[in-house]
Amino acid sequence: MRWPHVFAQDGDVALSRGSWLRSAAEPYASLAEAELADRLVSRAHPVPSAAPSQALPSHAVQAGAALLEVDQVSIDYVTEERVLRATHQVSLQVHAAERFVLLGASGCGKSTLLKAMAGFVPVSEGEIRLGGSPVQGPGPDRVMVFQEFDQLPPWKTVRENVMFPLLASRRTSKAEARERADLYLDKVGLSRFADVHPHQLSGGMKQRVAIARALAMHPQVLLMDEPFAALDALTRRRMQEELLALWDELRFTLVFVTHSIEEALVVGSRVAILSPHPGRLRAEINAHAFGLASGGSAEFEAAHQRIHRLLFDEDRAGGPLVESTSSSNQPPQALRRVA
Ligand SMILES: Nc1ncnc2c1ncn2[C@@H]1O[C@H](COP(=O)(O)OP(=O)(O)OP(=O)(O)O)[C@@H](O)[C@H]1O
Repeated sequence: MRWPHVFAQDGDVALSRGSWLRSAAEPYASLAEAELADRLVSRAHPVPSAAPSQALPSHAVQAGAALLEVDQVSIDYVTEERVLRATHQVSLQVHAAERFVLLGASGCGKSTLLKAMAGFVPVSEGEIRLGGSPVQGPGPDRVMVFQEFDQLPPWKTVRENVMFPLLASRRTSKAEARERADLYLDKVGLSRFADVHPHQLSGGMKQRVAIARALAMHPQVLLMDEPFAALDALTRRRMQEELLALWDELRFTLVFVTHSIEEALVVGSRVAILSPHPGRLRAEINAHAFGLASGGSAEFEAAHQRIHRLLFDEDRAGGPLVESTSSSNQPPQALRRVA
């Protein structure tokens, strides 16, 4: 999806505004800074103050219950000419501290579903619930990282970018926001760049800032929309490594969109496979057994081929194929069809 392109409303940090505009390759809509804040974080909701691992809502989610539930969700885009169904009756359950991947071909509705989880897009039928409560709009409990490098307001320094949604939500003091910004910039290896502006960073560094900004919010769910797709292969690989290392340390709940089978198997602990447009749940498989070192192994190749068949084979009779959600360290084996 496109991140809304934004300009400062006032003289705030007009620094790179003009040069950024001149270098822009396409027309940009103007969004006030307050509106940008609303995109990043709804100010109506409190921000949890614990670290992400501690912030997992053990009080809100009963043992064994899913943290995020997508229940028979269809999403339509209504234009003057037609109604376009992006996803059709998708049901998913994401548990706390899972690395859940949405995998599917271009146009199958992955981003749309993620945006609906974030509360940016309304569902046409069904319901999305977080901790048992219906998702009715954006909130700081769900923070998104986008693919585009221009998701960072260019007139803010790196540190200011990380602090921004914390301050906009008015739930932390400036001192605490700064403390958190410095902590998470350190976790993504960017402490030395806290005072520079985004245009001075590489694409991978900008994505690290976006990840630091998201984690600093201590969200219940981190939503990532093909965050590494625009990076070169080596940087993408390094970013996958860094994301997994961060997850090892913080155990946040991740929903990650990709159209790369390899990336899905490496990043995900569970992978939901969506059929081509309109996206229906085709299958769910466990990917606990795979990691960064798995590429090239016979098991990895077999899983890759099996997912490829599930993505593109025409046999779509009956309901989706689902593996047990156990965290057993086994490669995907038996799939059962659910209604
Ligand atoms: N704002 C919109 N208005 C109308 N149609 C839209 C809108 N956004 C997406 N669509 C359509 O909805 C369908 C699903 O789009 P979506 O971006 O969710 O797919 P995707 O699987 O994320 O694709 P990609 O991997 O290429 O990003 C596509 O047919 C797309 O053209």
